[in-house]
Amino acid sequence: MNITVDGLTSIYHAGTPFEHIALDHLTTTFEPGKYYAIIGRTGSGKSTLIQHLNGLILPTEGEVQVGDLTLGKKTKQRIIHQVKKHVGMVFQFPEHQLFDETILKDVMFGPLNMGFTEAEAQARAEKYLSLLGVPERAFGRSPFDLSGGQMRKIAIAGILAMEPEVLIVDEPTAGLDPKSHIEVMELFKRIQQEFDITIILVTHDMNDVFEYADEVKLLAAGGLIREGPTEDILTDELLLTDHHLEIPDIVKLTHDLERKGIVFETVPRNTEAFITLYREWRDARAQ
Ligand SMILES: Nc1ncnc2c1ncn2[C@@H]1O[C@H](COP(=O)(O)OP(=O)(O)OP(=O)(O)O)[C@@H](O)[C@H]1O
Repeated sequence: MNITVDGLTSIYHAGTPFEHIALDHLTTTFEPGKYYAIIGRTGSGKSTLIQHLNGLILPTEGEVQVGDLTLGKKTKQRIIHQVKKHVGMVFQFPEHQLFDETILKDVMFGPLNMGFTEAEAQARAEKYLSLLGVPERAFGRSPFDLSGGQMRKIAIAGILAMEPEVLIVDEPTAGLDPKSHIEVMELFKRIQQEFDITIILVTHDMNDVFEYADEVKLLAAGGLIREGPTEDILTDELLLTDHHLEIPDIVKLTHDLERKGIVFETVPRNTEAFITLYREWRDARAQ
């Protein structure tokens, strides 16, 4: 499913003295099955943009096209409801939205809300909990007995059980320990590949962007500054510094080696040997 953002302007408190233009005539496209990262300094408009992609906020001007559904200034709830079925959103700290007395019931909530029967919702919940490695004997337990990382996984299972074609994740690793951080990031990559869905990640962690995203969109002051392959944008140290973003460790490392005379033609991010080495280094740091 394609998402096309066309001349999107988003103004908070329009027509009041507190009016603030958060997005200014932004145009871009998200293609099916790709892994995107939206980056930019604090206040650049990332959260506002993603909330437009599933109809949480409607445009002040312009449109967002989700498949054959159009979100505009006056779009009706019926259409927004349709969009939400296709575009799932994992908010920051999704575990705060857990509420049911058992893990299984919590994950069933989304599919039930979409109109599936109890049996269908249960089948979906079991499928995604198993996929996340939650043992069947734990399904009847309270989600509130779990650790923060595990609670987050249950909350993510609840979104996956709605089987969205596009999954938006907003700072999914905030507050997690290093081991859970890796587990959650690996999970999104796995589901993108296994179910061929689009992932749109908002994060300040440039190491994660470098490792997982295919494409990057860089925002500043409500506008799209650059978009393109991750290698092109995240190896541009000047650009990242200008936008108050970290330079990924692997880029720093590669550029340091280059300065010492060991030259790579490009950052060899896709070579198996390099990725294996990087992961060993990263996992050792997480212990
Ligand atoms: N509810 C709101 N009311 C008024 N202004 C808002 C509101 N939400 C966001 N803004 C403003 O809109 C601009 C864009 O905010 P947004 O949260 O989209 O940025 P962001 O890039 O996601 O920032 P962060 O990295 O801190 O999450 C900022 O200037 C912000 O202060």
